[in-house]
Amino acid sequence: MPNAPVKVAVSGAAGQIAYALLFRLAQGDVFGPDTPIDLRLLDLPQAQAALQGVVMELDDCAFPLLTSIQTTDDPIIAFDDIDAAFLVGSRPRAKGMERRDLLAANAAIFKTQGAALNAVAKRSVKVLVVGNPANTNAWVAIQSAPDLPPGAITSMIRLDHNRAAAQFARRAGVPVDAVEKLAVWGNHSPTMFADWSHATVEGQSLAGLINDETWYRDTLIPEVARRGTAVLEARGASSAASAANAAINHMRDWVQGSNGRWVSMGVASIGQYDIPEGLVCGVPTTCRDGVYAPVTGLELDAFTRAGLAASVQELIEERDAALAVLADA
Ligand SMILES: NC(=O)C1=CN([C@@H]2O[C@H](COP(=O)(O)OP(=O)(O)OC[C@H]3O[C@@H](n4cnc5c(N)ncnc54)[C@H](O)[C@@H]3O)[C@@H](O)[C@H]2O)C=CC1
Ligand SMILES: O=C([O-])CC(=O)C(=O)O
Repeated sequence: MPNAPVKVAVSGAAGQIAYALLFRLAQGDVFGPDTPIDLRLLDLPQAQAALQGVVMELDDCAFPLLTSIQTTDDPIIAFDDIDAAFLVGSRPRAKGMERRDLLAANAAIFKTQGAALNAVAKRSVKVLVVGNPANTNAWVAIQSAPDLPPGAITSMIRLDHNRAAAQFARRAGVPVDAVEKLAVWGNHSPTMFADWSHATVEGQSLAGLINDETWYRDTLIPEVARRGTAVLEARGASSAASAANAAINHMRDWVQGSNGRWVSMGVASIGQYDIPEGLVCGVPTTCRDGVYAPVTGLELDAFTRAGLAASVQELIEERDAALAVLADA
């Protein structure tokens, strides 16, 4: 007998990331081939006409798992009794902007949506914030959802993780899946820190295999940190298919487990690694039985500690700026 349907909300459902996300979601890429899906598509009133086109295309795929689709511009309707949410909807970055420039525009959105989740979502809901600045938007949503359990709301740093994994694997000449224990720390911004110091390939040190510290420090780290900008400049639009893929990877691993593999997630800090408690920060985690657990007790070398501290400082500044925006609202 098939599983009961999961109710899944996607905000920004008429946007470009959602256009790459919804079809894979409806195909079973997150919840598996035996779990039907009720989709709740949330977007602004002015996007509802375009959203109807997306609904038509979803219908036209005749996905066996897609049991219903509801469209709305009201988060209370979209989030009612949901099991999972992808919060993608927000203002995307234009050329010349950093992700933090989006903070003021988006803090208000995530305050409203956090409150709506708090009011009507299942208490077991799993929420992934994709819209930038993703870490701080997730922090805002958490503040507005005090009745949800700690850990219900996370942010996406998986795209940076995947970008780093692909570059490391290419440099080492190994399949991407062979790279394990990779960590991406910090903010989803140019300060994020791709850490190879614990990474392995078939039990051997990745750093030892590549054996080029200068490439790691001067090429890999800045290229991963600036990859979103490079894609934006080349495409004239920010990453979409790779962002949707990372969102699917994040939620799939959270729901189905990561089989012992480390996966980087933006999660509310429990105070480890000198990350202030509550700050939503990229850390390595493992996922099992529908629960993520940050990898604890790692020894961080001085270079990694400094990289993480710089990104944490940026997150503190974003959090304080968001606080000020919310206080003025
Ligand atoms: N965390 C990450 O790794 C990544 C994050 N992003 C971010 O994802 C976000 C979405 O990107 P795209 O899909 O390319 O943008 P887009 O502009 O194509 O789509 C955004 C959609 O969100 C909708 N929207 C805006 N405010 C909303 C609200 N209050 N409620 C519901 N829907 C709302 C818009 O009407 C639009 O349909 C941007 O903030 C972008 O910077 C993009 C790539 C990676
Ligand atoms: O750069 C952007 O605005 C989109 C994004 O977050 C990324 O590609 O990492």
